[in-house]
Order: sequence, then C-alpha cells, then structure tokens
Amino acid sequence: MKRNIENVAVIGAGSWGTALAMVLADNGHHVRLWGHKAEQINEINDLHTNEKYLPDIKLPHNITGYSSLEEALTGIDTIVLAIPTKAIRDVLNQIADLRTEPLTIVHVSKGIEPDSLLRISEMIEQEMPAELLHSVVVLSGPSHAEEVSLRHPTTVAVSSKDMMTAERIQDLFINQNFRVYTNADIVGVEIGGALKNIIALAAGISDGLGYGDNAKAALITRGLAEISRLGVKMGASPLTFSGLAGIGDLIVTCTSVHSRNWRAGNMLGKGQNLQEVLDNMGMVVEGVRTTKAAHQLAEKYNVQMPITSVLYDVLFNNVNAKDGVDLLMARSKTNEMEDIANFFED
Ligand SMILES: NC(=O)C1=CN([C@@H]2O[C@H](COP(=O)(O)OP(=O)(O)OC[C@H]3O[C@@H](n4cnc5c(N)ncnc54)[C@H](OP(=O)(O)O)[C@@H]3O)[C@@H](O)[C@H]2O)C=CC1
Ligand SMILES: O=C(CO)COP(=O)(O)O
Repeated sequence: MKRNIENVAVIGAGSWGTALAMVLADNGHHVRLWGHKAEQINEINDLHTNEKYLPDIKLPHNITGYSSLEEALTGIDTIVLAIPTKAIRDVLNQIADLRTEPLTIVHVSKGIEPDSLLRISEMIEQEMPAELLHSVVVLSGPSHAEEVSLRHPTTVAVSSKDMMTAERIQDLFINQNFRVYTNADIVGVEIGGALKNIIALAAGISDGLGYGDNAKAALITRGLAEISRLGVKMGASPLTFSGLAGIGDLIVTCTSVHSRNWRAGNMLGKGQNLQEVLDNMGMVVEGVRTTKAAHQLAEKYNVQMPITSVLYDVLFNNVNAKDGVDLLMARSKTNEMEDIANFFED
C-alpha cells in the first residue's frame, strides 16, 4: 500500500502512546512523542527506550521525543491523544492555548468522566474551541501496548462523526501487524472501550478470590449484557458490542496479565486495599473512576447494572469482595434474554 507520509504528534509518552508511536513510525511517518517529564524524553532521544512503560523495547529512530508541547505541535495537523481520562481537560487546555490552526484529534483513552458523564470525544468538543477542531476520532479495541510494541497481530476500530477522517486515520495506522477497521458508531466504540475496564476489575477480583473459569465466563457474558444495555440507552448500536470495541476488548482485558485493570482487581481480591493497589501500579487504572461514572449513568438512564453496582460498593463503600460475589449470585431469578427484548422495546 502506498502511503502519504505525515508528521504526527503523539501526546502522552506512557505505554499506549509509545506503542502507537511505534506503529506510526513503522509506517514511515515522522513521529513526535510528547511527554511532560524531560528525563523520560531524554531517554527516548538518547537511548531509544522507554523503560518504565515498555521495558526491553527498542524504539524506531523516526520517533523523536519532545518535552515542549509547543514544539511538538508546531506544523502538525493530527495528534494522537494518549493520556489518562483524568488528565485530558488539563492537557487540552494547554493545547488550545498554543494553537491557531484546526487539529484532528485521535483519542485512544478508555474512560468516562464522573459527574459530567461525558464520553471523551464529548470532553474534547467541550474543551477545544470549534475553530481549532477539525475532527475527533476514537481508536479502540483489544490492544495491549506490550503486545503491540512486540508487533504481535492486533486489531482495532476507529470511529468518528466524520467518517472521511476516520478512514484517513485508518490508513495512517494500518499495517501488517496492526489491522484497523472503521465503525460509524462512535457512542458504542467509546462506551465499549470504557466500560470493559469495570468488568476487568471484577474479573481480576474473581481470580484473586480463587474462583475459576466459570465465574470469569459469567462476568464477561453478563458484563457484556449490562454494558450493551446502558450503551443502547445512550444511543449506541447493539451490534458494536459484538465487535472489537465490545466483546473483543472485554475478552482481552478480563483474561490478560497485561491488563492493569485485571491486575488491580486481582490484588483487591487477594485482600489489598484500593489505595495500596493504585499506588503500586504506577500506571493508570481507568476502571476505578469509570465505575463511579457508570454507576451514575445507570441511575441517570434507569438501567440495571448489577456487576457495576456491586463493584462500586466494593471500591467505595468498603463492601468485602467475597460478599460482593455472594450478592450477585443471590439476586432474584430472571430470564437471561430479557435484556434483548428491552433493546427492541424502546
Ligand atoms: N496500555 C494499554 O495497553 C492501553 C491503554 N489504553 C488507554 O490509553 C490511555 C493512556 O493509558 P496508558 O498509556 O496505558 O497509561 P500509562 O499510565 O501507561 O501512561 C500515562 C501517560 O500519561 C502521562 N500523564 C498523566 N497525567 C498527565 C498530565 N496531566 N499531563 C501530561 N501527561 C500526563 C503519564 O505521565 P507520567 O509518566 O508522568 O505519569 C504517562 O506518560 C488510558 O485511557 C488507557 O485506558 C488504551 C488501549 C491500550
Ligand atoms: O485497553 C486495554 C487493552 O485493550 C488495556 O487495558 P488496561 O488499561 O486494563 O491495561
């Protein structure tokens, strides 16, 4: 495939920003990788490594590290925003102050903001003045940075209200190891990516408690049911949840030792407390804040989300993890497929 070679800035030099910078660099693009810690950027430029986030990985030489956001953005019209949901408003404010020309923002974060209950593309539209925003694209799917950086086969979906730009972003990233699909359902792609982290925390807890594969399969299946139930109420297509940003990402996050959400849940299940777990992780565990947001969304849309609700109590109301599982198992009996009937009722 013949490509247009572009200058692209990746904003956020953590695990995912660095792995995606590698995909873009493999495709021949000129990649600027911005991070807010000068020492880490020196390591990227001098040693071509990012040991804290991707140990033992050599970065291609067409990735250049930047610690000045202004320099990273000069002459750039496409950025990949790869930072935790919590930091997005702050970083977008800095970007908006530095820009005079419109940007296409490809966001790759998997969260929902508590209280505002906004998806990330909505936060971007709120923070960036309209004249500085060309388009917002989301890239999501089953894709652990650790495996992408080893160039193992990976598939993701891109979505946007502007599908012409989504197709341009598909071309920017796609290669032999990294297959990119388009999906026009931006609500479903963002909701699937964010809410799977809640179920991965729960799956980690279940494993930490010593429960087996039956329990995990139940969490994945019933987790998908409650994600879809909420997503459809928010305007998503039910089909998206059977795709890469739905069941695909749910499987990888609930079953992989790479997942920070699964690992955090696992430590909780083994008896550590939440603060201890988050302090030890050293990387973002998006599912914790997203559990708060999903709990609020379930109330707002009047949707039953039993796993989310029990996890919320385990994380924030001192409910013991084992008691939480007992609560889920003791719920009143119901018909497995009643959810599907509800999709088509409204
Ligand atoms: N890791 C993965 O496999 C995947 C992650 N994602 C999503 O991508 C997003 C980013 O995750 P990931 O890269 O893994 O997270 P990491 O914790 O690995 O890295 C986060 C990066 O963001 C930086 N950062 C945090 N706060 C700020 C701030 N206020 N200003 C500037 N930089 C900041 C961190 O800097 P510092 O080093 O100083 O902490 C770090 O470089 C998350 O939403 C995650 O769900 C999506 C798909 C795959
Ligand atoms: O989203 C991911 C894989 O698709 C990464 O999940 P974690 O944030 O749990 O590591």
